[in-house]
Amino acid sequence: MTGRAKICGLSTPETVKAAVDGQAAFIGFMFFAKSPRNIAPDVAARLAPPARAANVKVVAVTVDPDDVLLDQLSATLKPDFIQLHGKETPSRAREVAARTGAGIIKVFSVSEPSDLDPARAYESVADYLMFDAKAPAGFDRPGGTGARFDWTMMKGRRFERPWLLAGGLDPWNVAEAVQLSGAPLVDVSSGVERGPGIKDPSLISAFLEAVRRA
Ligand SMILES: O=C(O)c1ccccc1N[C@@H]1O[C@H](COP(=O)(O)O)[C@@H](O)[C@H]1O
Repeated sequence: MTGRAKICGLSTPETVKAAVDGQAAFIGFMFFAKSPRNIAPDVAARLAPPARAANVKVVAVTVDPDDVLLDQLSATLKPDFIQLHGKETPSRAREVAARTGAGIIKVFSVSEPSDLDPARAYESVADYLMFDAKAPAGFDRPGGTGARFDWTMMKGRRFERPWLLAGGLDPWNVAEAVQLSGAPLVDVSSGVERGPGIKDPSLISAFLEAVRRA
């Protein structure tokens, strides 16, 4: 794995190709019915091979997933990582890892510095931590909203796991976000779309180029 970015919510071969060609570290497929990026596990399984061939890690993005979904994902997509974007406890995260054999990316919704504190309790079970902006009022999903938080909140914070910055990133602001936060890795969804759930290959390429230069 060479890249420093995760491109999330992919649903077409063209956008997977843009992410792979641009040396993304991870691609994410969304499994949450309320998301405009939601796809079926078997569709994701058909999209994933070019990423695997290039050693780009495949992430299944979920929100409080039940065991039925986890078993479907294990039987079809076989993700390298499961992203837990809901209210999963550390013990549930441990169960998910044991049940699927996948690594864990645990997400924390941030609007103020104390929102970073719960991450400590997950450092022994998660392979990666992710800090995303808290969803604004009125959204019926916890991520993929395009909202940002104050990136300077992350500066100088130390964690025992590598972490990703998420929330409102795009090709034009990601360099500043990396500089202000000190993020080793970044994650994007709506910032590389031309409409809700419609990824744009040229925006994916521009985002990955901006990350390489940052
Ligand atoms: O993308 C979604 O619709 C989504 C729904 C539910 C949970 C997580 C979701 N996406 C994740 O949120 C980050 C940040 O999104 P954005 O860049 O602000 O649009 C995204 O990368 C996904 O990991």
